[in-house]
Amino acid sequence: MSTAREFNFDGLVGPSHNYAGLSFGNVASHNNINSVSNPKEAALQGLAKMRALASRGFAQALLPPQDRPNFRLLRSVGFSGSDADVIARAYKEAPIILASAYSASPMWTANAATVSPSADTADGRTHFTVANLNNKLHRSYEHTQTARALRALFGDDKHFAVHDALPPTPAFGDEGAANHTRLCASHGSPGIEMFVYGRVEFEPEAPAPKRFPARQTLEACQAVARLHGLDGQRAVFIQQDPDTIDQGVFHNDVIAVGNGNVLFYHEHAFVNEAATIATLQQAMDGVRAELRPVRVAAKDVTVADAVGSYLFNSQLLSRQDGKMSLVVPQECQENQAVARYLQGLVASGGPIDELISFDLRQSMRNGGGPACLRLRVALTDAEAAAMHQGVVMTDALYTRLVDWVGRHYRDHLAPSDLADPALAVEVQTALDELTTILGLPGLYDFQK
Ligand SMILES: N=C(N)NCCC[C@H](NC(=O)CCC(=O)O)C(=O)O
Repeated sequence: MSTAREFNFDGLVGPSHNYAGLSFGNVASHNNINSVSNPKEAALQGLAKMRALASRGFAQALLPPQDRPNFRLLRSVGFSGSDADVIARAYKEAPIILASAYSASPMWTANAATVSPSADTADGRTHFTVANLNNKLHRSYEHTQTARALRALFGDDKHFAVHDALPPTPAFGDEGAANHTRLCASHGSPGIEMFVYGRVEFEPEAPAPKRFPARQTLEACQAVARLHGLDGQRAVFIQQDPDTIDQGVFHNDVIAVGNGNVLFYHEHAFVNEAATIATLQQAMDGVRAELRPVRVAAKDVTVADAVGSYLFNSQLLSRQDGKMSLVVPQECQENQAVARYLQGLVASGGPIDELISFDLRQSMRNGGGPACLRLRVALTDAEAAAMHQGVVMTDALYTRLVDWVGRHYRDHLAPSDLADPALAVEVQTALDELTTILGLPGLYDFQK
């Protein structure tokens, strides 16, 4: 067994962060449709979280934003001419498609990929499968650039394997780490990997949501486990409760979070709670670890309160002293039932004894809490040394990025602002400079 640390790669919020109501089934996205966003504040809120966690000793890094608008998307559906022509025509004829091409959704890096650390894989490398996100137009175009960014960061194929996204078809709907949880005795020891799906493509009789889409299929989960070379005994496939999907739980990380041997979850998270916990415990026996379920009952916190506060979209982080901190959005303190529950939780003598709360309102209004904003990658010291170092959060990087945001980001973005061709130029200028700051030359197509 080797020692390893969990790095959290937060998505740096891009300069075109906006509210376009693009995610049917995501309550916050729907409720904030067409409201005015503040990309500058969004980026600074995300950076503040990264810096605060880094300064507490947690390993913290970032993934860069993607180029916007996505001209590849716009041109592929028939908008042609100069960049300005493309934007003008798209705004006039299909403003939703323009908003999709402008979405800053890659900030939610929990949806970038599924990651299996080297302790779990057959070839002893860290495996990434980029998520195809094919349930939503605006997200389905992320994977090409995500793969490119991950390969720029994890290019050393002695240690890392980055797999392209699964075939972009409903049978393989894949949303990445948002539906994947690793449970283990410690980050460096072999763990079990829990894949949570919403429906089964080839078994139409299996339970499925009726109102909102299930974005992840069992078939996609199995494909990722195969690509990563996971031991069959240690890959567990669990079905999410379709009724909770219909209440706005569009990813498992909106209703459960795990870390180490702790699974913090709502009683209505899974189709069959008792069988799920028993299956996980049995799999954990195989890695000689004991599961510590922390169950939240509906009588204490309803599914609606969980969705409204994003209680489970928290980061559960192991501290050096062996205890765990729960990183929650400030909405949890503002919801009476959730705040009361959390007070009891940290006082209970259980594994979670500290709360860290952040103002992430800009992201939250699009349905993205602390856990959506980060991709977890457990790395040994040798692996951590082999990855690109320019994205590791330090005080110096934080200071440079705050200055960069201050110079390039708008503090007001209304839906009609997407028609302004100057915005596209601003975004490219900002990202061009960012590649110098992060030491990632040529990261974007427009730099060719
Ligand atoms: N739970 C996790 N891991 N991620 C949250 C992703 C939020 C994202 N919202 C959006 O894409 C809204 C964009 C808009 O409406 O403008 C989504 O629904 O895919």
